Amino acid sequence: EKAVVSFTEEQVQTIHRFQAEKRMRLVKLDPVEVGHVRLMELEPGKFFYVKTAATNPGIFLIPDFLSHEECERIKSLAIKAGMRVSRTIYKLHFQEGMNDTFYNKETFEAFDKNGDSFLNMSEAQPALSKIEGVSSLTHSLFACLLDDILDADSDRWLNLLEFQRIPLVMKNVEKWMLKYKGGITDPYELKRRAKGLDRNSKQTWLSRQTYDESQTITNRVIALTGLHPDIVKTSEQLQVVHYTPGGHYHSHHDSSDIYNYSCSHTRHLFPSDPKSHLREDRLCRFMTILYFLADTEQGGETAFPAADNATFSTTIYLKNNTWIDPSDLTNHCKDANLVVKPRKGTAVMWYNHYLDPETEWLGDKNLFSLHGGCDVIKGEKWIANNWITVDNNYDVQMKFHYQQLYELKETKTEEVETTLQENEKTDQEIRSPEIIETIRDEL
Ligand SMILES: O=C(O)CCC(=O)C(=O)O
Ligand SMILES: [Fe+2]
Repeated sequence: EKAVVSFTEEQVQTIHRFQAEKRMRLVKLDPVEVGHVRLMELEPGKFFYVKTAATNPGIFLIPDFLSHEECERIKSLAIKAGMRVSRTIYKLHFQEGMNDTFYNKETFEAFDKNGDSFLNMSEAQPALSKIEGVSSLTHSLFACLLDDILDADSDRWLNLLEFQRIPLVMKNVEKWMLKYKGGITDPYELKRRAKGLDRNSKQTWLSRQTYDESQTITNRVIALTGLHPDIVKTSEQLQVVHYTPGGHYHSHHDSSDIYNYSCSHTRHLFPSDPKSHLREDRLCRFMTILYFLADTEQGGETAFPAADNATFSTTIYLKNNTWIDPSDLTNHCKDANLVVKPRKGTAVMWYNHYLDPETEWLGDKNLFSLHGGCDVIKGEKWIANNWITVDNNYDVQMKFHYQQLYELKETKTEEVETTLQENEKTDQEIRSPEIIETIRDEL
C-alpha cells in the first residue's frame, strides 16, 4: 500500500522546533585547485587521501575509500539480488486513451511468445504490423522506431504499458514513417544513432540495511561530505551497475533541473496532488558518490566532458569533415576534459548542483557535471552509485527525514517498493549490439 502521510499538528510542531533549533545547510568540500590533496580522517584513526580532479564542478577522487572486502561483498549481494537491464527514467502510467480494442493486454499476451511480459525485437515487429509500413522496415530501422517513440523507458523492450500507449503516439509514429521509412541519410542523424544505446548495462538496488548494516560506509560518507547525517541516511538506495565489453552510459546529468513539482523521492508526501502519478521522475540528486568495485582491464573510464570548461555545449559539430558528438562516449571518451580510470575501491565524488547563495540549500543544476561511462573494451566494470538526494524545498526535505527516520521505521516507502518490484522482474538479456553495428555500416 502506498504510504500516505498527513502530519498531525503535534508532529508539525516537532518538525518546526527541530528546524528552528538547527537549520540544516548543505555544504561542499572546497576543491581549492586541481591536484590539491587533503588527508581526511573519515573513520577514527583511519586516514584517506582526497584529491581534487576538477573545480567546476568540484570532483574528488578518494582511493581505497572502500576496502577490497567491501567491494567484493557489495558485488556478491548485487548478484544475489539479481542484475536487471538498466532503464532510463521515463515511467508510464495507465491513462485515458490506453484502452484500445487492439493495443490491449490480450493482444500483447498473444504476441509475447516466450511469456516473459516483454515484447523483444522479434516479437514487437509482428505485433506492430497493423501500422502501415512497419513490417517492411529493416531490423535496424525498426530498432530506431522503438528507440525514438515506442520504448519510453529505453530498456529495449516493449512492456504492456508501452504497448497500450501506442494509440496515443500514433501521430508521431506516422510522421516518423514518412520521414525515415526509406532509411536515414542525414549525417547528423546517423552520427547520433551510431553511438548506440544511451545506456547499456545491468543493475540492481541494495538497501542500506543490506549492504551496510554496521553503518561503517555511511559514517565514512557523512565524514567525507560534511553533510548532516539525516541527509546521508535518508538518501537513495545503492545502485550497483555491471558493464561487459561494449557496455557504456553516454553523457548525462544525474539530477533534473529544478521545476516546481515534487522530487521523486518526496512525491509520496503529496498524495493529494492529482497529477503526481502522471509525471515522469524528477531526480533531485545533490551529489553523486560513485564507487569502483573492480579494476577494468581496458576501457570503462568515467568521463566528464565539460568539467572545468569555459563554456557548456553538447552540440554536434563538424571538424575536418567529420561530425563530432561530444556526448558520445563510445567514440569520444578521450576527448573529455576529465577521464577517470576504474580502480577497485576508489570513490569519485562530485556535485550535481550549485548551492543557492541565499538559502545555502539546493540551487540550480550545474550543467558542467555532465558525465558518463566509456565503453568497456576488455574485462568487466562494476560500479555503485551512492546518490545524495535533497529536495529543493527545505521544508519538504525535513518532513521526508522525519518520516523516514522517526515515523515510518517499519513501513516501506514508495521508493523502496519500486526498487523491490524492479528487483523481482524476470531477467532479460541485453539487446545485441548488432543493430548498432548495422547503423555504423550505413555511415
Ligand atoms: O559508469 C560510469 O562510469 C558512470 C555511471 C553513471 O554515470 C551513472 O550510473 O549515472
Ligand atoms: Fe551518472
